Amino acid sequence: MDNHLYTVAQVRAIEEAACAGLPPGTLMRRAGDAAARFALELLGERRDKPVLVLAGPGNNGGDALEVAANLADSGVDATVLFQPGQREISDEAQSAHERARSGTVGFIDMLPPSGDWGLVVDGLFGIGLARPIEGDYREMVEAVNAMRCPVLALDVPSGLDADTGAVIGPGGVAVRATHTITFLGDKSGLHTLDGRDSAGHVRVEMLGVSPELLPPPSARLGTAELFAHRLAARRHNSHKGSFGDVAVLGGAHGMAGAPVLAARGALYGGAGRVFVAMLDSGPGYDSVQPELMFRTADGFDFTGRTLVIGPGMGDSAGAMRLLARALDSDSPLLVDADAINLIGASPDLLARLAGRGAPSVLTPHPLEAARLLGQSTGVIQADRLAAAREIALRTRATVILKGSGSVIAQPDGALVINPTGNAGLATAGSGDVLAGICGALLAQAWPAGEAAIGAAWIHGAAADLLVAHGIGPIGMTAGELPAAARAVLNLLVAEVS
Ligand SMILES: NC(=O)C1=CN([C@@H]2O[C@H](COP(=O)(O)OP(=O)(O)OC[C@H]3O[C@@H](n4cnc5c(N)ncnc54)[C@H](O)[C@@H]3O)[C@@H](O)[C@H]2O)[C@@H](O)CC1
Ligand SMILES: Nc1ncnc2c1ncn2[C@@H]1O[C@H](COP(=O)(O)OP(=O)(O)O)[C@@H](O)[C@H]1O
Ligand SMILES: [K+]
Repeated sequence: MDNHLYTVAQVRAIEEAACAGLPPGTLMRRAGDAAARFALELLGERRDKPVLVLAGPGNNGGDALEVAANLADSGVDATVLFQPGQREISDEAQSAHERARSGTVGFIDMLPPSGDWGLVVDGLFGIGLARPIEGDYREMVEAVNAMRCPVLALDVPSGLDADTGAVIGPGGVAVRATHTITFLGDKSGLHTLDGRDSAGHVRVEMLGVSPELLPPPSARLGTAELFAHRLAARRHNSHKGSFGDVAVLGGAHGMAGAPVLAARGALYGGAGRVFVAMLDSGPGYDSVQPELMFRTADGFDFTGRTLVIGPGMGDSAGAMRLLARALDSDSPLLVDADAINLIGASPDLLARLAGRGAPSVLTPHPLEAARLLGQSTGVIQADRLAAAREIALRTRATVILKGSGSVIAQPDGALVINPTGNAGLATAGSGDVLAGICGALLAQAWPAGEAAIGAAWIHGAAADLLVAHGIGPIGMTAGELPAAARAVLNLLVAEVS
């Protein structure tokens, strides 16, 4: 499957199993062939430009030497900067080295102060990087990151942890590639935290390994196929009651904006009717979106309604009471923002959440996740997949751990990384819109797991659509997301209808 993600340990096992049936060096040669083809594609019309190939001390460097030899065979001016390490190089890397030396590849032992490269190939370190990049290697990475040409990383951008997407530190540095060709299976770290900035566009190359040798994936990359079966064209004979009610619960004094944004997300996400139940008296109606119905939270009837609780809710006693009532209800429930913080501070509320029978989705950003787990944000971000899974296990809820490459974890431990979205979403209120969209999908009877995967995908795709129209990433506003999400949703439905 092309959306499967594997851990480094799994990739090592795949490599071992694959090597068993093959002559030595086969996989490295195949990696070098595939990467050289990709490099030629990236060069396109600029094949007359020189290519710089950085080759490190391990087998990632061996791959790089194969690429250089192949490029030279294709008539490209390939220059290798080979930086050996303390250890002896492997037999495969030694053969790659001899092959490159015997052809027309040029070798240099330091980076020229300037160079008009058509492409840089990063083969310094792959999945074997064991500590932060320092010294000469660090200087090379920094020099590459200052260049303006395309950069093709082999397997993993050097310096990045392929499991977590964190730059290996402390004080480490990682290559920022425009493209990555990754071998023997896609890796989670290329798609979350710093992964997207470091890896650029990712191409997976399985090196001819038989699918039978592949273990079950440790995670999946989110795709529309994961929720496509929930998308259905609307019947003519339908009415507003056919698509569910969403009630957004929140809006303490002076914080009416957040629940209103969530409510707009729910309305454009297709909910039949959307209420805003405010803790404070709040506005009587939304002049931009008069379809929204405003109520006071006190005494608001939850029956038959999907609840989105937390946006702008604050931490008053009234907020806690409202949350306890929502957790005890049998309504589908999305818990966001202040409601997450209240649960993080109260074992009683946590127990109520974990004991729920109805579908529950939690949408923490990293700080909210840290409060839930009693950790620092640094600990959460150091391993976002593990953190999301732990929260899902403790709360028995579906979790969307937000941020670049949001991680969706199910109570049974299944993980999905959302690949859509961009930095335009790093703006106040975009999380409220996500909560509303997810609430709308829950209200339309999507199970929690698919609603979370679908909402994260649609929300990110909405931001991508806005960028494609020049609306962002700089200056994108949360209020622009609901209509874009509606366009994405209708396109998806049209595709499956
Ligand atoms: N063995 C094989 O058959 C295959 C290997 N492949 C490639 O091999 C890579 C893994 O190779 P390796 O296990 O040799 O690992 P790497 O090439 O990623 O790096 C390991 C080397 O770097 C050194 N090292 C680690 N951290 C360092 C640091 N911070 N500073 C300086 N030196 C450091 C280690 O001592 C070792 O010499 C994959 O990422 C992939 O690119 C692919 O060609 C697929 C097939
Ligand atoms: N750099 C980014 N790339 C992709 N998505 C992002 C990025 N930054 C934020 N997001 C997304 O934007 C939303 C922000 O939510 P949140 O942090 O709760 O903000 P707010 O509370 O202001 O609404 C989340 O869906 C998150 O995943
Ligand atoms: K690399």
